[in-house]
Amino acid sequence: MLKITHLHKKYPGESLGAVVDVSFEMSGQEVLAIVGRSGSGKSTLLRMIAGLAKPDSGTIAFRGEPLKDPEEQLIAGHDKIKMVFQDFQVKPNMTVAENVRYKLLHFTGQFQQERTNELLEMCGLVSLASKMPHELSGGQQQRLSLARALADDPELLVMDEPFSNLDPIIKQDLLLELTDIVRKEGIGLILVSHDVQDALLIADRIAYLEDGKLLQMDSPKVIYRHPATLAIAQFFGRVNNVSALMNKKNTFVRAEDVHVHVEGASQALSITAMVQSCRFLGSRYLVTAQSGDTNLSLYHSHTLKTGQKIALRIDQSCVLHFS
Ligand SMILES: Nc1ncnc2c1ncn2[C@@H]1O[C@H](COP(=O)(O)OP(=O)(O)OP(=O)(O)O)[C@@H](O)[C@H]1O
Repeated sequence: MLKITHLHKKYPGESLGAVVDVSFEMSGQEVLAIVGRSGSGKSTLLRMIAGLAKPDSGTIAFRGEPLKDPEEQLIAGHDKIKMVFQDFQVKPNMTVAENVRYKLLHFTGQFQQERTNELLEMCGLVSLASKMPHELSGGQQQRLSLARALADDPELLVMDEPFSNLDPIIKQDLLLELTDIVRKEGIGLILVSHDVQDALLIADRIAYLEDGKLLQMDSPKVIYRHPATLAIAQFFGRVNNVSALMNKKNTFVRAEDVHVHVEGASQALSITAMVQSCRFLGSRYLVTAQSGDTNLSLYHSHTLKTGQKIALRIDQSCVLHFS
């Protein structure tokens, strides 16, 4: 449904390019999370998909139709691709319900009423229908922005760091609600996120950008378990270099795949190490330990003492190799 081919974008004065030769395809009802470090080109790519920025070269087509040039058209992009703005582009003098209905004025009165009610219900806004936007919390305002975007009957929603100003748990709940809504509506969603947990939680596929290039695009499980590069592995969590311990060059393992030894574990590689530090993280402890010249990070359910000797097991199936 969305087809991006050899997309390039370079800002004036920039040497490398913000988006470099990005190509991918996306089906109609997919949730795609674009991730990458700060400055990797996520927002630039999203803005081009939303029709808000013009590529230097390459094409973006939706349902086989190329996007309209933002510099030549009054309404840029594609009328079925809708960006949900995080700065709440709502009408301040209208109630919540009026804000949604305002988007439906070209329909019959009955349809306006029915669709407004449906969208308020879907976005959890029924009890707030007669409130003014300034009376809403941040999360409620974001729900209103979403309801207004959905009123335009999009086939693809694009969002830049949605709900990023909210508390982590509220944000995750809203993201889950958002994916339920887009699935119910049968539409696609592309969102930019700098939070890997959010991306893993809701995305069907994750696209990892680095220096403007699309380095990997896979399901959460594949990108996490089989990252294409060490940088991608490190983006998703702490990674230990265990080349010396495993006697094999360029061998790495995630902190969560190093376990304090359990007797009888199969396929175990038992390593002795000394605890260097142990920090409380709430649900678990972050432990650093030294084994020979190798420093290891791992997580453990209980506190360990500095200087304590421990035996460690590394899941062989979780070992990562990069050339
Ligand atoms: N308007 C602009 N003018 C010049 N350079 C820009 C402009 N917008 C972005 N850039 C540059 O383009 C590159 C990509 O920026 P972009 O905002 O797309 O990255 P990002 O991955 O979304 O970053 P962040 O996670 O920090 O928001 C960066 O090097 C940035 O400095």
